Amino acid sequence: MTSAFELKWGILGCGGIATTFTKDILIDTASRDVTDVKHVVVAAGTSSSLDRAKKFLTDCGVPEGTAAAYGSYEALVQDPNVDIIYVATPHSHHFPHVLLALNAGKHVLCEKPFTVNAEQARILFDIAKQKNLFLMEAVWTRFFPLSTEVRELVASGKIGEVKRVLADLSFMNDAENVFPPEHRMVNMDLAGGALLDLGIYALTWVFQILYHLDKDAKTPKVVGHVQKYELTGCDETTTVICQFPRATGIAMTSFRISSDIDEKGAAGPAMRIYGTKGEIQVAHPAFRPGKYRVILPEGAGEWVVKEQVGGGMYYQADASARTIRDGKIECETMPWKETISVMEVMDEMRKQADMPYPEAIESTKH
Ligand SMILES: NC(=O)C1=CN([C@@H]2O[C@H](COP(=O)(O)OP(=O)(O)OC[C@H]3O[C@@H](n4cnc5c(N)ncnc54)[C@H](OP(=O)(O)O)[C@@H]3O)[C@@H](O)[C@H]2O)C=CC1
Ligand SMILES: O=C1OC[C@@H](O)[C@H](O)[C@H]1O
Repeated sequence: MTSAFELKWGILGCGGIATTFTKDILIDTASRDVTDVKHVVVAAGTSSSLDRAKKFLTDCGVPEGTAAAYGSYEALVQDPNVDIIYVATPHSHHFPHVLLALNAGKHVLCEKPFTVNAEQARILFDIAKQKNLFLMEAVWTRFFPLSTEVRELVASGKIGEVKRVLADLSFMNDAENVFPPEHRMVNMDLAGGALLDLGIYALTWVFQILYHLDKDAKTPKVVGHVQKYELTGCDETTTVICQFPRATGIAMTSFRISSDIDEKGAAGPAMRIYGTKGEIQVAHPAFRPGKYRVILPEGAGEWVVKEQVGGGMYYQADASARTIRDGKIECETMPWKETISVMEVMDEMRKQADMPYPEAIESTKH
């Protein structure tokens, strides 16, 4: 038996999602029947203090003495032991932080949304190409076995030709349902707003069906509506209609209402994929899909429930490892042109809503 390919991770930014991701990739791969790749966390870096990086490693359960802690991102990316950097800073900082890692010769997995705008994304992919380094947006949703199964079902023609995809991620993840102006969810200096933070998952469902499965797909025309958050001027409730040549994608998002307010599914499915012969429904939440069902004229199938150990952020890490192991720099589940296309849709929606971010974070200077 050949041994598993080992990928050595450096974590850039020790905040909320970095903790979830790091704990997830430390889960034994055997628990998900994976034997060809494995993950080791060898370093973490923070912009705040060395102690924070040390505490982060301990809190995540990284075995003592197996990982280096750094008090700056610059020092982290220079660690020769690191193969790949996971960028987990606010959206506003993805562009400079991915650049920093690529320029240090590291592969990169960067949190969603990949950048603030499409032009920044194009620049980063060009640099990754020049340097022959792996680069991917961490849209973890696409890598769940459920997403793969739904894409395969659609591709098999089970529900006929898809004419419409309706997807909603509305999610009130603040206890008071009102974010203070400095919170990254609403702070324009950190590229806040529902569209970039949550709407990207509704767009992921639209795109993984209407764009990913169509080899000739191009960025759709866009119309939509944005309601703004009084305190900061970011978007709080947004609907984007993507006009593909033969189908319509409707992506909805909000941080003031919920797709599933009782969290028990009383509201019905959050994603509906409408085909000429049937429909596939997927339950909330869009980012971590747990169950789906197929409805045909003869009746509705049972809900197919997919559970996983931990949060499921490791599926994208496994895909990153396999891509790098195979000597490739672009993962076919999340191709570069698709990340750029989603960014173009969000750029267009923000343009129509007159919602630019500050010049400093829209900047493409590098
Ligand atoms: N895939 C998913 O399910 C999720 C993805 N995300 C994405 O991850 C990214 C980070 O989100 P999240 O972890 O919730 O954010 P947090 O605020 O919890 O953490 C962000 C970290 O980034 C670092 N940082 C660097 N510069 C700044 C700055 N100017 N302001 C604030 N923090 C800064 C800090 O780490 P340090 O002090 O160590 O340098 C901070 O802890 C976002 O892009 C978000 O979209 C978020 C949640 C879920
Ligand atoms: O990516 C995300 O998914 C879960 C949400 O709670 C979070 O705000 C968002 O960044």
